[in-house]
This record gives sequence, structure tokens and C-alpha cells, in this order.
Amino acid sequence: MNARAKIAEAPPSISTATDRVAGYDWDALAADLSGYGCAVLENLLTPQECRDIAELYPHEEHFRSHIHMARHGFGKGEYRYFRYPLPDLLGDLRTVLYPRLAPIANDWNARMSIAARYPETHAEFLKACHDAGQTRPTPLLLQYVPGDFNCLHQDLYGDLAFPLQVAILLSEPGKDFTGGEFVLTEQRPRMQSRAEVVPLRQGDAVAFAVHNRPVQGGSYRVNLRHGVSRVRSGKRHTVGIIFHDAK
Ligand SMILES: O=C(O)CCC(=O)C(=O)O
Ligand SMILES: [Fe+2]
Repeated sequence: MNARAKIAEAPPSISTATDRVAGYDWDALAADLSGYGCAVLENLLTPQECRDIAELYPHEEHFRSHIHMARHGFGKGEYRYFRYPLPDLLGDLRTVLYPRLAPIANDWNARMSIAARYPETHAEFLKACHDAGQTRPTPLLLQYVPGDFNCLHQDLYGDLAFPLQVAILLSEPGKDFTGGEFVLTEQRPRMQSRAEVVPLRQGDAVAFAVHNRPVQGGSYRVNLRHGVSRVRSGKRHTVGIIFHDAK
């Protein structure tokens, strides 16, 4: 993928969320999403931005709730949902990533014969969520220590669900932590499941399907789940950008 080279022309530290998102080859990303259910946006954040976001974790004023995964059977580790207003960079990324992903989501729904279509802007989609009673922000910051893992799951929080989401790795594998790979599985109808381990470096984002995607032009759909393998050492932080809000 040539996104790393492209983004290097305009270092993320000096470019807005709009500029850096525009710097990716979206045809290639759409082809990866439709072919594999995931695509990597290399170097979406700088190491300093990653550290700045990860360091928000202990500051409760940024968050609306705190989840201990083990208490819910979700795995082991913890996360916090941001409260509104989101930190600027995350809010901006949510706003500018959405219109890149909405055409892919609409194409998928057409191929799967699902009637729902997603509006052009995130503001319009959020209004639909809020009108449907899904008003609570879903972007989240996750923290893992040795032994922690995130069970395979789908981030669905109500009837309205945008079919793609993004997670950004904030820590550097091999340096800040080991283990802790981002994993996706695809359950194929009447067939064995397929797994994909997504190689990410600090600042890389993975865009992936929340629950379904069409295969072979839409002749069947697969059911996806994502999770994180066990962290072997160190500390791992990620930030998740989910486009629908929660009930
Ligand atoms: O920590 C990760 O890489 C996965 C986070 C996650 O489940 C999410 O962003 O929805
Ligand atoms: Fe998730």
C-alpha cells in the first residue's frame, strides 16, 4: 500500500484531519475493505498525537463511562467512552472519515439488498441516531496490560449502526508492548471461519466492517467480529472511532 509514502509528503503533525484523510488512496482502501473486510491507513496520527490521546486515559473529565471488560465477560482490560465534546482531533477525524466510508457502506447495502442508505455527512447521520434515541457518544479509549485481551465482538449499540468503524493503535508494538494483535474473523455461511491478523504500527488506523459485508458481488454475506489477542508484555492503548451513537 502506498499510503505511507503519500502521507509522508504532508507530515501529519502539520496537516489537518481533512488533509491527512484526503492523502490516502481511497480507491485502494475501498478495494481492501470490500475484498478483506479491513484496510490500514498508515500513519494517521503522529507518535506525539498518539501519546497525547493515550495520556487522557486517567483524566475522568473526558469520559462518560468506564468499563472493566472482565466484569462483563468481554475479555480482560478496560476502556472508557469519551463524553461530548470529543477531543478536537478525534471529533474531526470522525467527521472527515465518515464521508469517505459512507459510499462504501451504501454500495455494500445495495449488494446485500439492505434498504438503508447513509447520508453524505456525519452530522446528518448523527441527527438520525439522536432522533432514534441513540444519543450517547461511542468513541472510546482502550487500555491493556499483560494478560489482557478483547474477545471477538461487534460494536452495535442500537437499531442504527454504521457498518464500518476505525481503530487507531496508539502504542508501538515491540517497544511499548508485545502480543496484542488486532484480529478480525469472518464467519461464512455454512463454511469455516476466516481469520485476519492486522499488522499495525503506532499511529496506524484500521478501518473494518462492524458486522456484515457482501462477498462475490453480494451473492452471500459474511458476519464479522473483531478483537485483540492477549497482550504479552507492556501497555497497549487504542482509540476506537465508531460512527453511530449509543442508546
Ligand atoms: O484495541 C483494539 O485494537 C480494538 C478496539 C476495539 O474493539 C474497537 O475500537 O472497537
Ligand atoms: Fe470493538
